[in-house]
Amino acid sequence: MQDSGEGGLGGGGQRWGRRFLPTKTNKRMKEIYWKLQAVMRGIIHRREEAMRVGENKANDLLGMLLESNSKEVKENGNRKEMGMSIENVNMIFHEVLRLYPPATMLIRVTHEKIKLGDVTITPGMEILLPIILIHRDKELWGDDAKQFKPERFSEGVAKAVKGQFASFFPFGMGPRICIGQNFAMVEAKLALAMILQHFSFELSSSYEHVPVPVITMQPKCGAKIMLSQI
Ligand code: HEM
Repeated sequence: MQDSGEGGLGGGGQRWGRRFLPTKTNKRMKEIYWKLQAVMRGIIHRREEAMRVGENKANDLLGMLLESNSKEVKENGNRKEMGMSIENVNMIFHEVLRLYPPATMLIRVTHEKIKLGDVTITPGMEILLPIILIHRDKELWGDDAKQFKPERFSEGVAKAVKGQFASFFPFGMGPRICIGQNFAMVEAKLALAMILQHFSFELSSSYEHVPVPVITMQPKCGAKIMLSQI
């Protein structure tokens, strides 16, 4: 098990550090952030302790993450950096949502005349927001824009988008932003944690990478993976 000092889900320093604190944060928000960190760390440390004495019940997301983390660390000669942190899982989902946003585009209709740079948009005009193209734009994301690199998000979304929040909006933006976004992220983490409890998996050799937008982004030939029970 990772100790409760620097590494792991409950670790201080690097993984829980200020790098996940949005850059433009006022004093009150910073206080809340650190208070929340302390509360969360406390919960995790108590669960780690319970796990150490064999009392942890892995019947919720935190229990599952702690257990799978502990297993991975043990299997890798107790190398603490091998464990997966909550942030690592965030990072991976963000990168998946960047390259394969389920909603590939949004449409907005203007109600008033608007001037955007040199372009004047008249009322009633439909404007298409091509999420997938913006998410893969080299000018915004760099030359490796099309590569799968979760580490882009290692210092949070704000750093990854270099403060230009309109570069990443898999859940939309503004007053009509997806109301299910937090639920969707927790659900995805839970599903992954449940799978990783019992299986390891790798891509099937018959997998073909053909993502197609059919209302939402979907793998045309399916997502064939080989599961092995652990
Ligand atoms: C990965 C999963 C999901 C993605 C990528 C996603 C994406 C989106 C996007 C792009 C919008 C349009 C936002 C806009 O127009 O600016 C939206 C709206 C919405 N989503 Fe999601 N969504 C997801 C999961 C969910 C879940 C799980 C729920 C419900 C439990 C949900 C409920 C809604 C609702 C009700 C709206 C309409 C909000 C409104 O128009 O006021 N979504 N979603």
